[in-house]
Amino acid sequence: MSQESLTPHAPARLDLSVMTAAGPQPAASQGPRGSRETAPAVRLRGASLAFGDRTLWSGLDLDIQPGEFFAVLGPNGSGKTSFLKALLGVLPLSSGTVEIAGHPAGQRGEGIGYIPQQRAFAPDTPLRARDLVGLGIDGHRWGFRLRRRAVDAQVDDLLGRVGAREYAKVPVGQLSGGEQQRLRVAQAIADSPRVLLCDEPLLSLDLNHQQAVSQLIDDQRRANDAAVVFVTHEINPILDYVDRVLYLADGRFRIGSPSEVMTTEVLSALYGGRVEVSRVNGRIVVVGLPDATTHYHLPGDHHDTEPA
Ligand SMILES: Nc1ncnc2c1ncn2[C@@H]1O[C@H](COP(=O)(O)OP(=O)(O)OP(=O)(O)O)[C@@H](O)[C@H]1O
Repeated sequence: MSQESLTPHAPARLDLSVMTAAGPQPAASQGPRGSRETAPAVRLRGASLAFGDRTLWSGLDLDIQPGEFFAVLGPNGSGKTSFLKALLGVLPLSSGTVEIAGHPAGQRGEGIGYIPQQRAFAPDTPLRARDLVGLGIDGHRWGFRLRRRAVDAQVDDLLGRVGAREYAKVPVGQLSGGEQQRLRVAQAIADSPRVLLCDEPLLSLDLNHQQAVSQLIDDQRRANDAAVVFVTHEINPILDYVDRVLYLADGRFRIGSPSEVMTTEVLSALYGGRVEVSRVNGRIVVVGLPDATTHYHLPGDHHDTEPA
């Protein structure tokens, strides 16, 4: 990857010449994780998204391959959720095209799993935890469940995988934010999707469950050669899994591996100010981000921009 491809362009424009079409391929016929060359799970061409005179991104050419773990990072309001909504086809692009799971976005939902950004269920929501997960298996079908036992067994398995068995029969509105979030993950992976879109799936989770859920999503990726598009403020919990990062900030973006994008030079250029990036015990520490952006602290660190 040339340095030039990571050099900032103003605004929202990146020379993707070394990244377009197939992303960073280890071999001509192989995907990022060694999968056979197939149609990309996600394909954007000349994609732009703007609200009024505010452009979130433009000139985005990107292929995400089956089996790739693709993280979307950036400060509040940079357009991460809007990126996922464009992939889902619920937000029309301002220009360009987007395909997902082999079809224009919004045309077919099959093969796509989605973990929406967390919003609490109303306390009186008439669904138990296991009902919610069951909807991920056969929620698109009407009428009686023909394979009731098989579905029940699958629900039990999914609940176990996200550590939610003990509250299987509790109404979802009575569960904590983190407990609800684990159910959303179970629901999204129930149908073994080809593309898994995750909007901040680790929010509200404690460290143990952050690790468990990240691992679960990665297992899903490996088992089905699924592409994962993972929106997050915090890359460290998923650093071991991530192949590439799309970093959005202030109408600009960069795409590359974490070691290419998460650098002092690239983030300083994206934010238009000095941002320090370092690695400490295998974690990426970013210091000096502008307001409204996640701050990463080390014990005894006083270099951030917040008032003491
Ligand atoms: N339908 C819409 N109409 C107008 N503006 C919108 C619309 N949807 C999103 N925006 C604006 O686009 C910007 C990006 O929003 P988005 O939710 O994608 O950001 P985000 O990066 O996911 O933020 P956060 O980290 O806070 O969740 C915000 O300023 C938001 O107000």
